[in-house]
Amino acid sequence: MSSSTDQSGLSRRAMLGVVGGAGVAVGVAGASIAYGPQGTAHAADVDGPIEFYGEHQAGIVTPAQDRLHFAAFDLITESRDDLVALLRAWSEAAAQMTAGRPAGATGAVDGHPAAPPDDTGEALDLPPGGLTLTIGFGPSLFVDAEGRDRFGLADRKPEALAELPHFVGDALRPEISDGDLCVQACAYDPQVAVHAIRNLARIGFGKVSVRWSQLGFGRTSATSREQTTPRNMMGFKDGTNNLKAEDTALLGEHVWVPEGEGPAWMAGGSYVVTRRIRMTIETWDRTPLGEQETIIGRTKGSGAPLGGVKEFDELDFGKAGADGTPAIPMQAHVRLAHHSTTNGARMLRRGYNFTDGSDGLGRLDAGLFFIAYQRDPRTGFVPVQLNLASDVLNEYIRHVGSGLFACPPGVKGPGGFWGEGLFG
Ligand SMILES: C=CC1=C(C)c2cc3[nH]c(cc4nc(cc5[nH]c(cc1n2)c(C)c5CCC(=O)O)C(CCC(=O)O)=C4C)c(C)c3C=C
Ligand SMILES: [Fe+2]
Repeated sequence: MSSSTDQSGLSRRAMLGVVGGAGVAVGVAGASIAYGPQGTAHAADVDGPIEFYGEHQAGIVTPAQDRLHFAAFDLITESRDDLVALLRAWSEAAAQMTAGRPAGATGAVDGHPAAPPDDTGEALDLPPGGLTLTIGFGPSLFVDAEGRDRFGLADRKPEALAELPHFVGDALRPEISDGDLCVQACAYDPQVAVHAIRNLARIGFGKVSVRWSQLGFGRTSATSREQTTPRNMMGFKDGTNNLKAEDTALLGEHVWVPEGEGPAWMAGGSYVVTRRIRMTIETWDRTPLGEQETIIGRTKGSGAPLGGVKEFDELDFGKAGADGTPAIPMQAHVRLAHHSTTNGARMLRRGYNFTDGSDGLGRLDAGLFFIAYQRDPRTGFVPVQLNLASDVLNEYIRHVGSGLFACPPGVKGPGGFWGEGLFG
């Protein structure tokens, strides 16, 4: 018997995985855990599984987990059959890993000793960890930089996947931007998230190569009212005024692609924009508290809007401060990002803090890996980012990486695969 199995022959991951059905309550290791179906308000247990199959992909409105490994891939094959085979194999492995089971039929330790294992093994003995895997298709999958239609998909490209415009202050690095495919892995245990991406990359050997990837160590948003609001690397609560899983009507209006809008294969899907935003943290750390608060437009302690008292108080843009000027300054971040100033644009933010060591000049390479899901980036991220051109926060941040991907609807059940409708 391998070290990962118990007396019954089931691994701990597999035992936790078999209880992954929607809405079940079970006792594991003495704890009572309520598993909600994806998209509901139930907070996931940090050990339990989140359902992979469903109308929408998990990892969008499911409660944001604490850890991220996001990877963008380029296809190194030009065969449509290879692409379909890859998406099938990835979907199968994703269903396994999100349920807490190893990838592949024989896993990490039960295969033939003369063959490389089906799973790399570093998640053996770990619970499912709330792992979600969410796939996206970049513009270059449909038409590449040379204008080639490598996979016969050009006529399936959604108009909403139009390249993002150049924004004021962009310092984008191509080697950490774009990609044919992306996979967002989120979990409560970083080893579970990294294991998932590593195994998808391993399964894709010869078909895809990793273009860039990003680790995130702390969520910077709440996506459910059951979650507390976390803090970003500037020390502010982030995600207070985010769209939340409970806002079903608003999610329908601003996050999910409805039937009849764009190509049929995207109905029930969403579009994700990612931005690696470097913070000039040392400069921020020398900025007085009061100035930090007027830059954001909220207090640092409670997260209350300036002029308000409690975190979830309404933003009152008409209210004057003691000196007669607006309590929330005209160029404060929350004013310029608010839907009342952006033609109604809204999105679901799901970003992560990152620190990737130092930059060789004695400064931390740290910031926000911004992730936002929306129904259409042309009416979501783009107008907000354009409005942020005069944001005073820009003095302290620089966008260095960017990605835009179409995330298809969820896989409905075993035998289905990510993006199936695209190939029908
Ligand atoms: C284009 C979209 C946005 C970018 C890029 C962005 C970067 C960014 N934001 C913070 C910190 C905070 N943002 C907050 C609110 C907020 N931000 C956006 C959009 C972008 N932010 C929106 C739509 C909102 C909500 C505005 C509203 O309706 O009130 C807040 C306040 C807390 C909250 O409501 O989430 C903070 C803090 C940083 C540090 C940053 C780049 C590094
Ligand atoms: Fe923001």
